Amino acid sequence: MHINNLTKSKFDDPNALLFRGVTAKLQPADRIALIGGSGTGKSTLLRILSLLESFEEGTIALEDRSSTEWKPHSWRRKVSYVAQKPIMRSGTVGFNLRTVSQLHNLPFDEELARKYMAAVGLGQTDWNKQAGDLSGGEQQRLALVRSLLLQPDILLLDEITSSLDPGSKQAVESLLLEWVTGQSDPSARAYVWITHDLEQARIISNQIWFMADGGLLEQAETGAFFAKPATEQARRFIQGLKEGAKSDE
Ligand SMILES: Nc1ncnc2c1ncn2[C@@H]1O[C@H](COP(=O)(O)OP(=O)(O)OP(=O)(O)O)[C@@H](O)[C@H]1O
Repeated sequence: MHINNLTKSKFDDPNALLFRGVTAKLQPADRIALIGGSGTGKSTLLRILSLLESFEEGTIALEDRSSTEWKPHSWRRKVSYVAQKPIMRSGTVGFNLRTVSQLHNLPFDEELARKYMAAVGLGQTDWNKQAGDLSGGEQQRLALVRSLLLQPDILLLDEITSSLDPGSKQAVESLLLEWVTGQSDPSARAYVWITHDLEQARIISNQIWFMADGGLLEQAETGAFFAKPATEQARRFIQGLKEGAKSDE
């Protein structure tokens, strides 16, 4: 995916910009952690990249075709956004699992669904249970499995482990690392993952995109970013999160 010079206005003030000049490339096998302060526009950027949100200027292209040439439905079959607050369709767990294949006219792969459910710790969940009765953390994992069943090329993950206990969080991290790197054709998939957890960012990414000051201020290899961020803003951001983590202990 090629992101070129994206500009987005603030929702409450069309004359002010949320971010501008966002330019980046997402290549097969990329594992990006998207980090930055609250309200810098990380979720909005991911929603734009899945064509769920409009933007003022710039272009996004997938497979060398501009987003304007794609039907949003076809684009979202390849680029799947997993929201922080999962939206369950009213009905059972099984209905929610089958729903994406129905929407996209794909055969439902029950074996794969069971494999993913087990991998995220939902192997014992009753498929006849109402999805709305699952806990927040269970819904978050069910929403992820639903997206994985689409077999997209790109996953856009919005703080998807925020309601999870440490064990479930680790299970999700392992599954997604395996998803992106462990397949027979390792060149096809990539993800961008928003997280406020620096330890998680180190584990799940090979590159960092850092949003601050109304744009994508840094794009760097993960190790290099944490060892020596290029900007004072990133240095302060990392320091702030570390201090926050310490005071939580
Ligand atoms: N649909 C919307 N309507 C109105 N304001 C919105 C909408 N979506 C986002 N905003 C505002 O736009 C700004 C950017 O929001 P966004 O959720 O993209 O930030 P973020 O970097 O993901 O923040 P966080 O880390 O807190 O999740 C915020 O001020 C937010 O309140």
